[in-house]
Amino acid sequence: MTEQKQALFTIFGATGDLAKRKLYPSLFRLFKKGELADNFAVIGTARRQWTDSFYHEVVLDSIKDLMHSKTEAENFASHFYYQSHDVNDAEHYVNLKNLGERLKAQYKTAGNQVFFLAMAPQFFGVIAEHLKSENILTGEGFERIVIEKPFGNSYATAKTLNDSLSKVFTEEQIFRIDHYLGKEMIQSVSAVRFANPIFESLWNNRHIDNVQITFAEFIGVEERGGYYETSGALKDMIQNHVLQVLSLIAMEKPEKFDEAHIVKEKVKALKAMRQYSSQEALENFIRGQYIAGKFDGENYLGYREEDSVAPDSRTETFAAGKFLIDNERWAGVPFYVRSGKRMTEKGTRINIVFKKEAENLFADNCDDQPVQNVLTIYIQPTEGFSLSVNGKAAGQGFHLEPLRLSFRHDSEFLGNSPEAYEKLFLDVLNGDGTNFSHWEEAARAWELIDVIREAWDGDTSDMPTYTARSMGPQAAFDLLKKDGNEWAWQPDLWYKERGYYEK
Ligand SMILES: NC(=O)C1=CN([C@@H]2O[C@H](COP(=O)(O)OP(=O)(O)OC[C@H]3O[C@@H](n4cnc5c(N)ncnc54)[C@H](OP(=O)(O)O)[C@@H]3O)[C@@H](O)[C@H]2O)C=CC1
Ligand SMILES: O=C1O[C@H](COP(=O)(O)O)[C@@H](O)[C@H](O)[C@H]1O
Repeated sequence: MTEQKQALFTIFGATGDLAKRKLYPSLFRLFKKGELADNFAVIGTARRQWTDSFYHEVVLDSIKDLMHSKTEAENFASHFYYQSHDVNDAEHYVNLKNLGERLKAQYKTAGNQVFFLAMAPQFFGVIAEHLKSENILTGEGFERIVIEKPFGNSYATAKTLNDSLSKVFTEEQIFRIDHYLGKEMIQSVSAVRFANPIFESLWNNRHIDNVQITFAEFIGVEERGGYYETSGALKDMIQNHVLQVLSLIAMEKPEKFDEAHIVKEKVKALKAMRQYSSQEALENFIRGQYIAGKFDGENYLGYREEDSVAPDSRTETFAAGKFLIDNERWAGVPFYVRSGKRMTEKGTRINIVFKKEAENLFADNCDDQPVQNVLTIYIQPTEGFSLSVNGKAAGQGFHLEPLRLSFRHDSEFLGNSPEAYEKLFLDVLNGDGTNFSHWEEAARAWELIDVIREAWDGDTSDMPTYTARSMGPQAAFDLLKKDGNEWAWQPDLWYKERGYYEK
């Protein structure tokens, strides 16, 4: 039987997009599973003047697509309380404390508190300080703070932010969300690596030729032009999600499969990554910006035509590059990464490309070249693995045929699989920080990214472009070509052959 959790949640930014789209539905999923039942309450806070009953309507609306009975949903929403105020105002915290004390007693939350900061990072410091100075932190039960990305926008700003949080919370109390770490298949990477001796024994530079990590998005910048203009693909995706995934692939086997040991190995892998000079950064990283395009009868705007985007913007909507890891396991193996908006289709996947057999035993029997073995881990939209291998084509004679051993989770499983934020919320309640970003990881990631950003900022040459719904600028293909490699996943070719770009 599920043991229900006891906690008072305080959500700062309760009227915002993240709270409505992710936080309330995730809490509801935990409620439906009995992880949350009688002993939890939620205080939502922001400046807007909302009443409790209006707040309940907002919460109910946010969970309307999840199957539930009206009574169950109303019961859930009845645990929510709204407190209007500005987080810069000290009086705010007096009201929060009073409401919190009442709810802790009413819902028997054992003094446990979770603070979720669904607000812009400039508010994190002021909120943390006041939680302490106004004695909202009492030390009665566990007290944890959950924060969203972006965690700074450079090493220096991230450090300032971390210093302000660390004055109040210990590293164990800080949960920095990287929602990709909550995804089913990212958590599966370690299972594939360490539960399968056939892969574990090959997981090194003697057998692996190169690693490719693709985070492709079909959507454009949507309504987030304002934010994206200050970020770009490098900071929005590579600094956090992509480097997190890379460190999971590259880390040594942890002594134990727990937070402390896993984080230690991830940090070691990140620290072994080559720190580029400015010149090396320009040679190994490329960027691009999407321009208008037509695909399957639909016209797409270029990035510079999107809302809240400057008409002469130099923000990259695509970034690709090659990382190198200077350790025994990975010396000489390029880790190619790419991420962008308005690419051909949505697809997050990891391709582990194995080395070619030095000699082709079948050269005298047929002209067919064996394909390189590629292990693909599909993160989304489908979830699963495949391994490309060579077999003999059935029939007379001897011909090699590329085959694919493939596993995908079925749709029923996917429908029931916990959404990333739900998993992460449960981890917070269990005090398990394995699937969160730790300061040392974030700090090292910024060191690696800052040099690329600065090199790009100093480069005034024309911004490379790519057509909306393509796989990025030509430079992204040239990057691999100069090493004699190519991207294992090129969905644009499939669409091109079928005339989608002409329609
Ligand atoms: N939305 C998403 O999918 C994602 C968001 N994030 C991050 O999460 C954070 C929140 O994002 P999002 O929800 O989209 O942002 P929104 O702009 O939608 O929400 C911001 C919230 O902050 C509140 N707020 C702003 N100023 C104050 C203030 N002085 N005092 C009290 N409340 C204030 C706003 O409410 P009010 O105006 O009523 O005060 C609102 O509830 C950001 O850091 C974002 O980068 C990260 C990943 C994904
Ligand atoms: O963090 C972010 O991630 C989303 C993509 O997340 P996904 O789970 O939908 O793949 C991205 O659109 C956004 O720009 C970025 O901030």
